[in-house]
Amino acid sequence: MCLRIAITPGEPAGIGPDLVLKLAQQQWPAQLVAVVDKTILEQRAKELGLEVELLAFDPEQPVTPAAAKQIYYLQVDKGCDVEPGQLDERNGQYVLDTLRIASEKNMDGTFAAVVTGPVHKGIINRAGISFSGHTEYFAHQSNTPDVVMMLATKGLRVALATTHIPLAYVSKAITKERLTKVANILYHDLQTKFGVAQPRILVCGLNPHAGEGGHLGNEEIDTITPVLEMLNQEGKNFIGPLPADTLFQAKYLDNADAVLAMYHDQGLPVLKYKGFGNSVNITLGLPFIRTSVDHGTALDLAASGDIEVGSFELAIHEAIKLASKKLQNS
Ligand SMILES: NC(=O)C1=CN([C@@H]2O[C@H](COP(=O)(O)OP(=O)(O)OC[C@H]3O[C@@H](n4cnc5c(N)ncnc54)[C@H](O)[C@@H]3O)[C@@H](O)[C@H]2O)C=CC1
Ligand SMILES: NCC(=O)COP(=O)(O)O
Repeated sequence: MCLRIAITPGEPAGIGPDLVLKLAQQQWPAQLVAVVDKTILEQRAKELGLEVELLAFDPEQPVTPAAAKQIYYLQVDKGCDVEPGQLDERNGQYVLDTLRIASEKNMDGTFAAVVTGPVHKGIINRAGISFSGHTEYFAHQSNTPDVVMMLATKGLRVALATTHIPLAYVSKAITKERLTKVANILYHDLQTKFGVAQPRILVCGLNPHAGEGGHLGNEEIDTITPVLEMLNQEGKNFIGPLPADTLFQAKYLDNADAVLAMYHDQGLPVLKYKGFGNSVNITLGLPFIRTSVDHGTALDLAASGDIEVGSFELAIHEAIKLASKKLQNS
């Protein structure tokens, strides 16, 4: 069965439109529908010298993949004209509109998944809209209080206990309740979405050397260890808290299904060093499937033609895989 998948190109001044146009050069085993202002794709195609036919999406028509050099689009009107590489806050609301429509149409069953291109969090905030990332936005839109950001590359999955918050708030955000919820979502989704029967999860400490027995911080003793003990009493397999500076080595990772890091820049630099451009970002715990690229808006490369499409390709393949599995299990 052919699946219908929404694609949001993200920030129009970045490389999102380029990614969509480059990927439309090939045929996909799913119906990809870009949720976008058509004129943005037309303009960027001209700038890149790419030939692409844009097909108006009609939900009443059968779900069939577009041919190579074609892509379906669902029209969302932009706020203003786009100059590649130049952020404009008048398009902040437009970017959010594409995300809102994509999530609504995932929740009503029009789409089987959404694959997101990179957004610029700063410009959306400058447009007067509080926004910290897709992960939090889709959680809010779908009334799902607890979701988990996980990035995966060949040989490594890294999930985060906290996402886009200032470092100064991290310690307070890691409560027993939050950590238990994140750990359970990760454990459950590794089993159900990724087919890992008995997940083995390495958990980072928060402080240097996992707190050095309380001499370098107490979060490991007061919060992380009790949560892991409680989860393991339920028959799960969480190992830690381990010092984050030494756990990322083959000796530990070879026998692990995922690493749970306490904050964004504890886990993601390692993942991206291993697989930048070949990783995918997956939001766990949402009522719909959402995957994304591992990189940002790369404003410096918009309309240059000189971009890597590997992560976007991977994000689409992963969305198709996850959506097919969900369909089989339903
Ligand atoms: N999924 C998303 O929506 C994400 C959004 N961002 C946002 O992107 C913006 C810019 O973030 P930065 O930290 O500068 O990261 P960035 O990924 O945009 O750029 C970092 C470096 O990698 C290069 N690069 C990125 N993607 C590339 C590609 N596909 N091909 C070739 N080179 C590529 C850029 O040219 C730049 O030199 C920020 O506002 C950030 O919040 C960042 C990560 C993910
Ligand atoms: N580093 C990952 C990132 O910033 C993407 O976050 P999100 O927009 O997927 O929530």
